Amino acid sequence: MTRGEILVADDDAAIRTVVAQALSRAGYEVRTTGTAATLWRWVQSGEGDLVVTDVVMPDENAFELLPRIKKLRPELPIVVMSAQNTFMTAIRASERGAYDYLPKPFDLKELVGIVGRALAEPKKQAVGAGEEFERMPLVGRSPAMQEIYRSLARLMLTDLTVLIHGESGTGKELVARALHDYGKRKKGPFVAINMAAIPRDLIESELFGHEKGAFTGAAQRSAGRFEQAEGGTLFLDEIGDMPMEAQTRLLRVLQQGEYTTVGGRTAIKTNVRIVAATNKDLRILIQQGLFREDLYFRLNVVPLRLPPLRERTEDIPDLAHHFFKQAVAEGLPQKYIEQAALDRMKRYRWPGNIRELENLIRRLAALHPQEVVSEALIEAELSAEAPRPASLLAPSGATAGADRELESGQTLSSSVETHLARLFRDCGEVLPPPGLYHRVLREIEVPLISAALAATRGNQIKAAELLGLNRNTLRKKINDLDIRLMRAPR
Ligand SMILES: Nc1ncnc2c1ncn2[C@@H]1O[C@H](COP(=O)(O)OP(=O)(O)OP(=O)(O)O)[C@@H](O)[C@H]1O
Repeated sequence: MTRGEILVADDDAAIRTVVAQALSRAGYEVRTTGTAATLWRWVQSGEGDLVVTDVVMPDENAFELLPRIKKLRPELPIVVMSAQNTFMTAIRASERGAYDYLPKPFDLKELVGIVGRALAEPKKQAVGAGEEFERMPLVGRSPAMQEIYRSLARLMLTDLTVLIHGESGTGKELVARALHDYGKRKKGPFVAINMAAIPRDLIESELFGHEKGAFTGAAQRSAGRFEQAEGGTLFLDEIGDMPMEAQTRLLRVLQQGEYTTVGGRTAIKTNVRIVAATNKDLRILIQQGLFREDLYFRLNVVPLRLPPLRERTEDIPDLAHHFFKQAVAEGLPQKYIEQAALDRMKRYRWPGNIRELENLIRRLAALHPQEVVSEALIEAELSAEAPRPASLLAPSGATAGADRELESGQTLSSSVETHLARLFRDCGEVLPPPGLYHRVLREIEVPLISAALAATRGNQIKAAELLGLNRNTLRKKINDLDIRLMRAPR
């Protein structure tokens, strides 16, 4: 007796053959076709217990067919295979009701495993077809990213708590947003809070809100992030920096689904999906007594690890093109990049991950006059990256020498001078694009303000004092320059 009938559709005869062989060997009866029309005819006549289909077929795209199949036979599991290994393929497959999605090339054992699981599972209700998406929030087709996309696609229709782990700049917040924007809470709010950017004694009131008079300075009742995120998603960034008392309160919310405001007595019911992120190993913090183990288990329902960019250098060309396109959309000149330049980028370590790559591309788009980005230019940019002026972040004594030399042996102004001299030299006869003054100032303001915020653990009052700026001016600059609030180096 066979274990079930599998309908296989792929316009590539070689793939049909290997898939059919693997499934027959596993005890299934298999029918194969190279067209969507035949597959549809079989489905209509009630044949098959499961479908394995390619996306692009000569007569129709399987994504067009999937909703029809799901409508007619909602219980029929469909496994989608595709060579277009992007985030949107995984998401679209999931949205169109696919049981699973397999990026090509795949391991036949994995396919057989998925087919076995799908047929063994109790039949589920079909998911309605969603609308088309043009935006591509996550870029990269490396195997590591495809694994992420598959996990995300499976998570979209759930409300599970997710804990994202990854180095700074690997895209943790972007993934949290994608989970929200494409998930079932997309109509609700997405609220993010960074534990490292808020003074520790204010975290509880920021999260849960406070009543009038709850503490000195609490002149009004104030809503917390839980209240703001009601019906949506709350993204808890840098969760490892959450103080113990706030952890206890958060644990209670996760256990009981309700919380009280600071100074309040009435329990408030909450309906919020939690996505948390960390760049630290929470298990080490647990050993050090800095993180509650019970909270860790509540948060770590679904762990997602975002690999650092140096582990997926094959994504660099896609990412670079994406950021160049973004720069054009923001009104900066169009650039092209040489293959050798991309190869050089693949050999760099990218300690700041995708954020560092994004900043480099922006800098190239904004400051460099040549249309084509050469290997030499990337070499110069990346070797300039290496001796980071870390002394800017150090306590004042370390930089208070007579000429305040930076680690690289250059003063700040001489390094700006060198940079500008190179810029004008590179331009040759032509002048750089207009607006140079503001672009250069921005290049300096962003790291300056970020360093001040990092050094003061995100305390804007202290950072403003350190910089000698008015608090409101600092706040406005943080907004205008789109500065990320980040953690201080310890
Ligand atoms: N896969 C990706 N495709 C396109 N852009 C990306 C991708 N991953 C990250 N980015 C971009 O890189 C930048 C950094 O991403 P993000 O802020 O999500 O990182 P993070 O891990 O949350 O960083 P941190 O830990 O420092 O808060 C953002 O501008 C984001 O849009």
